[in-house]
Amino acid sequence: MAETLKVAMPKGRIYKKAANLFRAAGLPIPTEVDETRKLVIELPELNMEFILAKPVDVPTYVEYGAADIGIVGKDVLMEENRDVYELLDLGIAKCRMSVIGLPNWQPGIQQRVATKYPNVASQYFREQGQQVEVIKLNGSIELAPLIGLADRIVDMVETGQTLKENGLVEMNEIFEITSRLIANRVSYRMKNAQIQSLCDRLQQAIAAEV
Ligand SMILES: Nc1ncnc2c1ncn2[C@@H]1O[C@H](COP(=O)(O)OP(=O)(O)OP(=O)(O)O)[C@@H](O)[C@H]1O
Ligand SMILES: O=P(O)(O)OC[C@H]1O[C@H](OP(=O)(O)OP(=O)(O)O)[C@H](O)[C@@H]1O
Repeated sequence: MAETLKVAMPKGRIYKKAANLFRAAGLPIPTEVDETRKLVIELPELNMEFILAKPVDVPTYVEYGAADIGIVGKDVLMEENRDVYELLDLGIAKCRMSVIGLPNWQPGIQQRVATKYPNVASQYFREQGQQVEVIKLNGSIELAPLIGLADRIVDMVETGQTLKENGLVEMNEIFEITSRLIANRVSYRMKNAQIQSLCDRLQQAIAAEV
């Protein structure tokens, strides 16, 4: 009997899409799991254990081996830069990371950029040769240019509704975001057959959906 596979699942936006992808891959996650407040869910019939984590913490659990594998947005992977394997693009929870500003934005002498992703933003502006001060915020990022905290922001855009309702414009796309399957480096070797078989099943489910 193979060992239990510990899977760090992100709570929130990605969870339902990820759980449905597992179901499409022939792994029947009980629907009760979608609603539960429990944080560790044993799934003995699948030989798995789900750890329901805050999305930004998923790469940390996986890097330290508290989870063997995990599901996380490319945005978080780029920001956290953890030592994990990225195994598969799941194609779910699609959006993009962009530079956003007011329509009349002009480059000033002192430029400030607000974001939840300070590492991503700093690297981007460094590569562009632009000197900016990066200010870390934790949410409602679109507020910053509206009330004069920053000139521009780096944030996620999906439908564009938030930008539209706040009179902001997307100036440059930095990269596309989808959710990824990641693995702990040691687990990938020790539980290779299990992880590989899961990857194959997920890949088939992704291909069937396109
Ligand atoms: N419109 C979107 N806005 C933000 N994230 C999105 C969007 N669409 C898909 N995503 C993906 O979902 C992830 C965010 O999920 P969620 O909003 O549940 O987490 P969170 O930002 O940590 O939430 P919170 O801090 O509010 O609990 C992102 O990392 C990204 O990969
Ligand atoms: O293009 P849209 O479809 O409007 O989606 C993008 C918005 O969604 C996210 O915010 P979220 O709802 O996670 O709230 P937060 O800003 O408090 O993190 C993101 O930070 C944008 O504000």
